Amino acid sequence: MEEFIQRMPKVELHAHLNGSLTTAALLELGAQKYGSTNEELEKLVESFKVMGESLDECFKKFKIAHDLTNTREGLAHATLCVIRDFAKDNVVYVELRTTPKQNENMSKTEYLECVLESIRSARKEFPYIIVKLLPSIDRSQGIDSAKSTMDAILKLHKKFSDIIKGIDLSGNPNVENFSNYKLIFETFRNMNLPLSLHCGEVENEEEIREMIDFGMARCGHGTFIKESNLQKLIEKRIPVECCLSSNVKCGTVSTYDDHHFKYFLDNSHPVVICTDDFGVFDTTLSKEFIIAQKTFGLSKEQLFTLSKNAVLSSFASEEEKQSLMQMIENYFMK
Ligand SMILES: CNc1ncnc2c1ncn2[C@@H]1O[C@H](COP(=O)(O)O)[C@@H](O)[C@H]1O
Ligand SMILES: [Zn+2]
Repeated sequence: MEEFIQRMPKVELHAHLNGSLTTAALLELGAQKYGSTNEELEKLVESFKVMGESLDECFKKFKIAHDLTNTREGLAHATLCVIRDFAKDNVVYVELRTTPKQNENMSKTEYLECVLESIRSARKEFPYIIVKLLPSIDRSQGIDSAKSTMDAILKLHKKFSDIIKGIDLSGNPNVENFSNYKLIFETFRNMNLPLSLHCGEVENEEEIREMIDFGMARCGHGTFIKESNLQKLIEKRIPVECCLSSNVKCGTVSTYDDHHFKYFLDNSHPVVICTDDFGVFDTTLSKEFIIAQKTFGLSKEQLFTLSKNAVLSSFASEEEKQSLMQMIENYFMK
């Protein structure tokens, strides 16, 4: 079964760029930035991995990656590393997410353009993986920062309409509130950009209600969605992106057995297996499928359903969806 999952053509819908850098990729970036790698950098990179820490602790770790991707060279190479690693894991379609960052080397628009150009140029080297981008609003950075992120997206979305396929709301869920960002997300929705919101990653009934009522094309995590909110989510058939290792390693779910993924699967609700940050959580999409398969005794038929869920919930074009579906059917039918 493990080999079957490894070879299976997979679709990834929830992956943060800077969280998807492996130790090897971070060391490559370090060598590029600081010359040959040194012990200090190696130690730092090792501490990037999260193991049984709180969500707040987890957010501090991203700084290590951010320091290595704060130049155009670093960012372009990081994008390539992430695409390469997904391709190596037989991922055939991925929606990456990243929050544009402004620093002494780049404006937010330049950051976004650099990632988009890198995705475009990676097509030559990795022709068997389709890569899209969902620019992210980081809720922890406040409304002014969200507005300037929106401006950067508005400048580029036409030129890169084949890659920018939606918008993500992410960042530390213990900071700020969704209601402050509603107007911004309304603007994106009016531009026909579908929304994937991190929703219910921590307990916050009121905010979860607000997000579900506002509407979203997909729900990230959905860990603490309960009672009437859960009812609404199910009625609206909003697909849930489940990131098993991420939740267990950050302690928002106590064990794999307790993961809410099972509830959605048992209730035939569209649920998708995703990695979130495969570098930080030391995983791959294959490993996540293997964990789910072992924990819940998934059959090949259920793996097939999960793969189809991912294609149908993706923000790909109809034509792309059809060809992905065909590829997956061929794999399961042979
Ligand atoms: C663990 N669960 C999570 N919940 C919420 N947001 C998360 C996250 N994991 C990652 N991010 C968001 O993604 C950023 C890193 O990638 P980029 O710098 O954007 O490429 C983090 O800084 C955070 O804003
Ligand atoms: Zn996430």
